[in-house]
Amino acid sequence: MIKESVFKSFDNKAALETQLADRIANQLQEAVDARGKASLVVSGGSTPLKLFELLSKKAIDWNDVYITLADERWVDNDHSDSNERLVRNNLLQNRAASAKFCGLKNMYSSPYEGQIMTTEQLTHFPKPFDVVVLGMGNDGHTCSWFPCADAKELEHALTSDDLCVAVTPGNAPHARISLSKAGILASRQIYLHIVGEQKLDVYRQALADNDSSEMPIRAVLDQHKTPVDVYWSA
Ligand SMILES: O=C(O)[C@H](O)[C@@H](O)[C@H](O)[C@H](O)COP(=O)(O)O
Repeated sequence: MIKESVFKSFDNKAALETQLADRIANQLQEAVDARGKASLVVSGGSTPLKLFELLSKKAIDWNDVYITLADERWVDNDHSDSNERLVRNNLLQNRAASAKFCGLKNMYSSPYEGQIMTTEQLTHFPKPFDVVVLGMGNDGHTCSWFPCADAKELEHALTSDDLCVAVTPGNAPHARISLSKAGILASRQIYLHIVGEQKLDVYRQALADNDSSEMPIRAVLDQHKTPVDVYWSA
């Protein structure tokens, strides 16, 4: 059994989103005040959409905030499955429109060919990342670390020192590029944002499980390098 992360439960999604948006905004502003700039890594999916909207309206120095993705489907940025498109439409709006966004997709035909360029594009990013927001699938994946992906690719994502890795999920569309475990843990604060009873069960299984290949979220939970706060609501 691993040391449980900080777990905060909320009566409803709105209460969670309000508090998490406030906390992230404060941490980003503190980073700008202390170091002149801040970095934020966000995930795709449906869970963070309202959080992104609330964040986008926060009165912080967004022009000093650098934003990138935890992972990206290797599709054009106008594709409906693009995480960059989702972030541009939901987070890079309102006051946050002035943030400096760097996506993970480039002109190479696959993430396997494009990952070096992606890594180079993130070289100038403020590191360690100040805030990382992760989601989780019902299969225990996070980022694009899928339990059903090729075992070698998943192991590489969880053991490589590279910032980015290319992954072909077993049962999710599109080849993807993802930050590696090393990349995600090179941060000051990780939030795991999950909603619903099923994901609560998955989270609890991950705490009890002893194999990250079965529950990749465990790679984030079973470590003591970077603080992980889990925000959950029904
Ligand atoms: O590219 C992605 O899809 C995300 O990075 C992925 O890791 C997401 O966070 C989970 O799949 C949860 O997605 P939901 O919030 O839609 O459940």
